[in-house]
Amino acid sequence: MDQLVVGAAVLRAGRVLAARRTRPPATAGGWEFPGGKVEAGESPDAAVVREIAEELGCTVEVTGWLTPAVPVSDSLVLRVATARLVEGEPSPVEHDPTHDVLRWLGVDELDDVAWLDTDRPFLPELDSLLTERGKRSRGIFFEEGDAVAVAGRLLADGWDAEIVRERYQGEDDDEDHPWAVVSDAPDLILEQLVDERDGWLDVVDTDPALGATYAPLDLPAAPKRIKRPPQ
Ligand SMILES: Nc1nc2c([nH]c(=O)n2[C@H]2C[C@H](O)[C@@H](COP(=O)(O)OP(=O)(O)OP(=O)(O)O)O2)c(=O)[nH]1
Repeated sequence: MDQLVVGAAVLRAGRVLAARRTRPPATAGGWEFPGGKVEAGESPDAAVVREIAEELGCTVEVTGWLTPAVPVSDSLVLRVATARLVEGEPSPVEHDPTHDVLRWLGVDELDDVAWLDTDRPFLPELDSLLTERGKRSRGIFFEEGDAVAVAGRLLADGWDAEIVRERYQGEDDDEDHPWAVVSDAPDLILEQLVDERDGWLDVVDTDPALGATYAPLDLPAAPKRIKRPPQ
């Protein structure tokens, strides 16, 4: 029966973690999703968490699985999970490391490393995931407490959320700037939270490789929802 090898596509801020193997000679120098073989009686999710802790010294949480199942030998099949970092910073462990270089690749950099052939089938799905996650919208609030509550709720549900202070276009005094929650959560979710707290939604498309840069925002009278064209 085939044994399962699991890899982790660790996602953070629109980038995915790739690792260069040091061994065995047949795969040394090739880039992969760090991971390893699932042990008897172990769940694939648990194997991902264990392998990443062993190899990279950090804790991840599995958030899903990519579709392909790729044979890597007569008896091994590779599946790749999406994951997010929950503790620590990945770095190859010092004794006998499986990897010597790590890179966080943005969606435009997915082709920049020499992936193992067995890992390439996962790239198209990752590409669309990263593109999707690169979309960040903003909920705008007048009260800091509302922004904090909404950001807390989004983070608890596994989304990114960051609070930034807004500035109105053309405004010269520093008082009463609204608060923005910048998040990768789908607009539907953000819109619901915004409605609950009397804020409004600003939809922005950004290039995840460049990071989010926002121009000052015109203060809307009505409607509450501003839709910006992609820049
Ligand atoms: N972890 C991982 N292995 C991959 C990927 N792509 C790929 O062809 N492989 C191959 C390389 C290895 O031959 C095999 C996994 O072996 P491994 O060395 O990572 O497994 P392991 O940590 O459990 O190590 P061990 O039992 O051999 O000590 O699958 C990938 O993306 N991640």
